[in-house]
Amino acid sequence: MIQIAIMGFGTVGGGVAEVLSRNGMQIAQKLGEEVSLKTILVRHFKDGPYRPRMTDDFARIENDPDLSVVVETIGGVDAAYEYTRRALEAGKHVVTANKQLVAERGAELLKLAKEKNVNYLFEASVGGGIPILRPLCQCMAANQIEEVYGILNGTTNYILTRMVRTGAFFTDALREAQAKGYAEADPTADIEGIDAGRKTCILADLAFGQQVLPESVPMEGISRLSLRDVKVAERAGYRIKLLGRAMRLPDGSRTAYVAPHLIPEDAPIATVEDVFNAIVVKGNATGEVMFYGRGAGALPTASAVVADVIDALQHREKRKEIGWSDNSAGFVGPETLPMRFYFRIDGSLTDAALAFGQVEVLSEDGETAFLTEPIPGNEAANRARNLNVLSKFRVLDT
Ligand SMILES: NC(=O)C1=CN([C@@H]2O[C@H](COP(=O)(O)OP(=O)(O)OC[C@H]3O[C@@H](n4cnc5c(N)ncnc54)[C@H](OP(=O)(O)O)[C@@H]3O)[C@@H](O)[C@H]2O)C=CC1
Ligand SMILES: N[C@@H](CC=O)C(=O)O
Repeated sequence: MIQIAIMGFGTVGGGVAEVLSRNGMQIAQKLGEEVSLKTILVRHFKDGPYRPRMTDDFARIENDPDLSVVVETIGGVDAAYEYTRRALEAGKHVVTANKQLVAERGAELLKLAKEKNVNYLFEASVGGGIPILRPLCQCMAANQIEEVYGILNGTTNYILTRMVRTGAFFTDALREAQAKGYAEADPTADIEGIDAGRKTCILADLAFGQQVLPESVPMEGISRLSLRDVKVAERAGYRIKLLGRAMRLPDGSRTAYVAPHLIPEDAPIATVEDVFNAIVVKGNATGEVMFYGRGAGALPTASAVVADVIDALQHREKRKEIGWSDNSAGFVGPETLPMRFYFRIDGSLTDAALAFGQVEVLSEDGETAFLTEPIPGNEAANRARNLNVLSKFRVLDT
């Protein structure tokens, strides 16, 4: 019998317990041994069938030699970092869904895991239930990865879908996403693109082998997106989606950012709705590969967490080599990347043409909405400096 612990018993932690209980037989068959949930670390005790296993004392996990794997689903950095570090120090494998911790302290924790010859795995930290990190590191290992981009936040994709398709108000759609367990404890991280930014960093770390610091990645969310832009874009054959992107540039440097994009409606990723996420990986041998599935929610996320528990246990003797260098040199901002931009201005087509020359007009009714030719972001900002800009977004041309 293998004994494990869960730290943080909320949406994902509860889902992990449910998957372990529901699929216990299948998991035991894979491992040749049963997995038993022995201890649950909580901050506040809750009644129910798991009450006898709960403790609020981390030392009961740290000092228990019977516990071989610890699942961290607390979230944030403070307690989660402290407990993860101490669990690894104590020689326990740690599995997490915590993208903030992996994006900010992953290189350090992976180094510690290596020193202690244990696994630190985090498949659930990007794309919820979608298998993405393992395929990126293993199935695409023969490639040089050129770019990774995708819809990486279930809450904002859910909100956008509800607003556009059913006319729901932003606040109502957010409340629904929270009730379904999709949103972060502080949903600002979802709305302002920070959660997608952390996931973009993890994808870039693994794809390019070097640390991308979250504070160096420009992150813009959906709070400045108006339904007017969505309608103009749709009439012109585009959908607007929040994308995280990480790219290797021709000179070998790397860039990453998060921002809403206009996407041609015939691109597969444009059709991704509701809580679903999709991640496109471009390898120099495979070309584009797209991964699609539920990006948030208790059971899809728990599926990825429990798969990591199984993987950690299958690699008890020879740990999984996963990681990246903590050297963040060679990261540049995305301002010099040439791409088309969407502008909506309080002004005429003449104003637009004077600033940008050739443009593609999308709408002209008092305000003017148009697409530029491909130009670097810093040049777009410079040319627009005398315009009264109401909205500005990038266009995804792949
Ligand atoms: N929800 C989702 O769909 C997904 C979430 N994630 C990630 O998974 C992690 C957990 O998210 P989620 O389950 O949604 O969050 P929840 O807020 O639902 O659960 C977190 C739990 O941790 C508990 N907790 C907080 N601090 C401590 C502490 N010091 N000691 C013990 N327990 C503590 C909280 O207790 P209390 O109730 O007392 O606050 C809460 O029950 C986060 O990192 C999140 O980003 C990843 C993918 C998808
Ligand atoms: N809040 C996140 C949860 C999963 O990572 C999201 O909405 O995608």
